[in-house]
Amino acid sequence: AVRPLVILPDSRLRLRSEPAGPVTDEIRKLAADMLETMYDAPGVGLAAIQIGVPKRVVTIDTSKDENAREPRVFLDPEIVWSSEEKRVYDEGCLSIPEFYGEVERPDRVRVRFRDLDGKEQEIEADGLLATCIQHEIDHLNGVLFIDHLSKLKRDRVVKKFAKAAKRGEAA
Ligand SMILES: O=C(O)C[C@@H](Cc1ccccc1)C(=O)SCC(=O)c1ccccc1
Ligand SMILES: [Zn+2]
Repeated sequence: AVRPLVILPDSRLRLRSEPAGPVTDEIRKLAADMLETMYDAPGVGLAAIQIGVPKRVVTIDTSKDENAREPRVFLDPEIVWSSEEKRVYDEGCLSIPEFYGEVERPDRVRVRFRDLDGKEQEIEADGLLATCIQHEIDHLNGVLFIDHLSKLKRDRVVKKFAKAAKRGEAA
């Protein structure tokens, strides 16, 4: 089912998510809800905490074509190598709607994770997939892309969302 998104300044976004643990029907249902919610947003990635579940589960689909979807599920993903070369990407976040900022991250990463069959995998990612997986693993550690921006920019967006939350209206 499409689940409601957790939006800044909700403090749950600052939690460190717990290990996903063994692949159970509950984890499979969580991954299915995350993919459905991600496609509905739309987004190219989602971390479980963004639908309020503090577990180290990430879904990503960087295929641009709705008819050729390539859903990926990562359980307990870890970056085991990052390139020296960096790349700047104008990032957004489904939990910080309508705010974008330039973030510099390693251009390529190698990621170890378990898939929904419980199998250990290791992939090397570049381009949008590399940027997205780093953005999602940040979410698992309570880090948001605005934390990589200047303090000035970060304070501005936190103030804006705190005010909107107080007025109880969308940002
Ligand atoms: O908040 C999230 O984790 C989702 C976020 C992940 C992300 C991907 C790439 C760069 C930065 C962050 C998003 O998916 S933002 C929406 C987005 O990037 C997008 C949406 C539709 C089509 C293409 C891109
Ligand atoms: Zn995000």
